[in-house]
Amino acid sequence: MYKVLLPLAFTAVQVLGVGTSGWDDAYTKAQKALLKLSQDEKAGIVSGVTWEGGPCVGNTYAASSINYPSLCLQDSPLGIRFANPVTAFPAGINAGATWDRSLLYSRGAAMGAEAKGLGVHVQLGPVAGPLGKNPDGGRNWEGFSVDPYLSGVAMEETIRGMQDSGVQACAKHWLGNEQEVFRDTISSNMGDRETHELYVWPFMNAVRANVASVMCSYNKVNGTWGCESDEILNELLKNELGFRGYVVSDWNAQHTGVNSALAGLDMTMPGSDFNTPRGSIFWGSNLVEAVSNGSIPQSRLDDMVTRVLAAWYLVDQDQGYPEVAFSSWNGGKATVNVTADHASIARTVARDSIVLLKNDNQTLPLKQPGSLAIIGQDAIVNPNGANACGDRGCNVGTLAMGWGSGTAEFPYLVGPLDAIQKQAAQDGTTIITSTTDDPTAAAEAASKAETAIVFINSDAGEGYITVEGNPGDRNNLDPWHNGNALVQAVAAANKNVIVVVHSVGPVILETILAQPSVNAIIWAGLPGQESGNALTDILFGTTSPSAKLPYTIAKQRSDYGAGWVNSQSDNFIEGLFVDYRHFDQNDLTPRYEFGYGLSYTNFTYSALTINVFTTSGPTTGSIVPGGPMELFENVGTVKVQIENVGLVDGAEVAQLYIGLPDSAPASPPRQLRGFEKVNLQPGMSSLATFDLSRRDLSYWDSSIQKWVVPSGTFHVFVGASSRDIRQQGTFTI
Ligand SMILES: OC[C@H]1O[C@@H](O[C@H]2[C@H](O)[C@@H](O)[C@H](O[C@H]3[C@H](O)[C@@H](O)[C@H](O)O[C@@H]3CO)O[C@@H]2CO)[C@H](O)[C@@H](O)[C@@H]1O
Repeated sequence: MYKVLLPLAFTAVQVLGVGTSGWDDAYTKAQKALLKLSQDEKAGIVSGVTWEGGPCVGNTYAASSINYPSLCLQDSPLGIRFANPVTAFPAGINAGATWDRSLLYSRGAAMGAEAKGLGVHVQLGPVAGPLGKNPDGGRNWEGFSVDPYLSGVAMEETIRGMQDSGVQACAKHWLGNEQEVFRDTISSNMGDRETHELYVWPFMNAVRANVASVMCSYNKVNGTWGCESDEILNELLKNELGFRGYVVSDWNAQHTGVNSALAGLDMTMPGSDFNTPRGSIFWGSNLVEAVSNGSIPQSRLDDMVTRVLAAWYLVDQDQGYPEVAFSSWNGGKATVNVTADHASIARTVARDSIVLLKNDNQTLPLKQPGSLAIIGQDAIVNPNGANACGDRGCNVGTLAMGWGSGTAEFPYLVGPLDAIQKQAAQDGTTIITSTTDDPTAAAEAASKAETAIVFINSDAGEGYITVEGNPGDRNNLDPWHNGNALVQAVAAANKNVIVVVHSVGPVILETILAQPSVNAIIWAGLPGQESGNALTDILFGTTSPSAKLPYTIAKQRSDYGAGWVNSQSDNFIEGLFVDYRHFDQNDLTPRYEFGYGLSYTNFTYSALTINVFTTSGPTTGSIVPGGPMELFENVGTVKVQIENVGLVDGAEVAQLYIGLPDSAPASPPRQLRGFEKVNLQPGMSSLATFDLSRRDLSYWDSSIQKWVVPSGTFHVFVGASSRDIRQQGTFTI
């Protein structure tokens, strides 16, 4: 009945050509090409041709003297926007919930292959900003997790996958873009330590993975626009993190021509504003003028161009790259089909990102029930079509993607009801439906079935669209469309209720948990096109759930301690204490903690061993892509034995948390510093190994502007979640 994970089409391979030497070779080629370019061509390579001025959401000018094309920059972090057919993959938040390095790589590689096939040179993703400090932040779902370590690993694997397939990745949005309301004017006032330990951390992984480009964000950082901040572009990203690619502006996030160039911006997009007629062209011919009148040094323009060309050479786009095969502005019909067998990767990611939150009386998996009531509008595809609302800017039917530029067109969407009906036909199960959110109709349907499955959701997206009064950011963390009342009505009419939540992030579940008939709860996130198929894999037990929460679910909204502000500045007063760091620090009991997730089997942990060999003190070494070289050196390992002591196959995500010694400045009680997902058959065991880098044991010391390993006793916690600690130990440096 149960299967272990399927072998995947893409596996993590040693990155060829991309590395320090990859950049060196690419720079050599770029510097040679630079010599042949006219000044106009140089300005064209770093300037957009205006919004809707080419087939992609971003297009630069071609340079015929070096056979360089008009670069095509296209969203999104979950598939190719405005093109079809493409694969609509599960969102970043689902990919993060798998905690599966190889799946993250495969998803990235498949997306990259589709991008290349369509002639897209730069795919605008993945996302590590927002990180998600505000649980109601509108674009959190585009990224992987509120934890920087998990987000960092996911960034690294996704970028490697994308770039191994030949597309340039673009890590975004740099930096402090944590909310949608006022995103174009707000100042994110961030302390230096949390800037490094939380918000910069996943971008370090991105740079380490040789990401080709980084997108600067709309907001200000400490009072200066993100796209013209010398502090965060030149100093932090390029000098401190050793980033060798180029910085591209978010669309219309550039405010000045000269200052942005001097601060480190390397490419402007889309080259105009969104108005008709198009205005506000800061670069293009203005850039040539600014160089000729001495406002911008020639060396700065040459540096911009060299960075852009080097990124192009880095992923071999100079060698027979396909032509752009679609237009964003006429329905996106592609002249080639690039979807290959990527549906199976989309289904695997969707399935392995489903978090089983509650499962009393072994309600799940379902065992050929005689009858099932399927309830809620979220169980069916939008009757007007899965793509009925542009950029998915509505919440009708089952939720499988948030809204905004981080979307793609569904080639199809398998709704939960469709997939359950298929399974029911095989099992001889009678299906009774109520696919509105009307509680009376729901109760009637529920009363006629052995078991009822209720579907509820909560949506969010990008701030240029408001959906049902939510301005991108969510107004609250409750289920939409009176989901609580819907579940209450069903629970009053049926004694065995399963609740499925499709959501962009945490939803407060207290009302639902107060219903004694609710025996099981599943979080299915934003699963993409294979939604229903992935869900039935879990509901009917083809596969045991193996996902873990990439964020905390609180008992009430106020427990988080952070949220989007209705103001022109956010002072990030929560500091380092976001999500579980805040709950742990303040001794607050969450409903479901970060890292939590049930399985259909059980695992035991034993035989913890700790071997750490390093000295305390600050980093001293040279800078490599990602930061100081020694920060990434292996300084030890922690190992633990995991055994499947249940009756069915399953996968466990073993998690390593570290508590810094007392000599460090006030720090979160424990922070994720390793994880490993192990597949185990019943009775089998395996050693989970967590490699520790120097960064994993360090804090950022603002006074000396360095990462420092403190001296003293470190605490090691290994477990099944951030609170379900199964093995503990210490080591002293
Ligand atoms: O797509 C590239 C990056 O763009 C940013 O989002 C922009 C989005 O792509 C674009 O579609 C949208 O345009 C709307 C515009 O803002 C509005 O004024 C006009 O009325 O409607 C347009 C939609 O039809 O603008 C978005 C920016 O406001 C993303 O932040 C970034 O992540 C993308 O990669």
